Amino acid sequence: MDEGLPVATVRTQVTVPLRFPDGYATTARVFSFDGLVDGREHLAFGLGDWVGSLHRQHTDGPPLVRPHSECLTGDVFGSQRCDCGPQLREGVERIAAAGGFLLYLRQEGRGIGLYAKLDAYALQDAGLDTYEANVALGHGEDERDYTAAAQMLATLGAERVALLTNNPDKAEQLVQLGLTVTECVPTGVYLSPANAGYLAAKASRAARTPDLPFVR
Ligand SMILES: Nc1nc2c(ncn2[C@@H]2O[C@H](COP(=O)(O)OP(=O)(O)OP(=O)(O)O)[C@@H](O)[C@H]2O)c(=O)[nH]1
Ligand SMILES: [Zn+2]
Repeated sequence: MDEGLPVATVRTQVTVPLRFPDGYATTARVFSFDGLVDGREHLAFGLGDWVGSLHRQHTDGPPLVRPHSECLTGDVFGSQRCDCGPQLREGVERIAAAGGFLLYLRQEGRGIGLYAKLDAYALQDAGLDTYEANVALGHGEDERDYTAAAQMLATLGAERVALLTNNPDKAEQLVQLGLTVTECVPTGVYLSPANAGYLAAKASRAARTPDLPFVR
């Protein structure tokens, strides 16, 4: 590991049965942490083979890991302005099948926060795209930092991972932080009338989301 990565420790781990509105159910081992660099209450959900124990020997390859950025509107309320809710649902099921961790990262609004995200939505309704709106508010296009995610994975003994994401920045930052990313496994693309502009803006940032070719 990167010698500069501050050590975090597991604070508590508990088993939580999960059931989604569509009936899909599984069990998660939920971890909280002490020592995360940004002091936020990030969670790791151990799923599938990884429910049982820390630092288990995983013989079937690296754990599948989704660093999922919090989106209250999409994850909880089913907002159609983005694709976060379906990605979260897909992530839990795929990780439960493969074995791994879903990191629920408290980086709402790509790191700018919930109120600022709503401000950005208002600007988008006035014609700006999702990135231009952030900049108009004085924010970066994407302010997310994955140091806490790297700390969590190191603490869980998952320093070699396959990432479930369409966002190469997540892999690049984690590699920079000392993790080994064996591959990036793309998530599905969830297109709706309300999120078409959002997905098109993401697709236009080819370096970020190269595999959204059919979104116009
Ligand atoms: N600032 C801002 N944040 C948004 C907007 N729409 C969604 N988000 C936030 O973006 C984050 C999700 O990022 P996405 O770009 O959809 O996906 P990603 O995490 O980069 O990549 P994937 O791993 O492929 O899902 C969540 O924190 C959402 O709250 C928006 O219009 N403006
Ligand atoms: Zn969202």
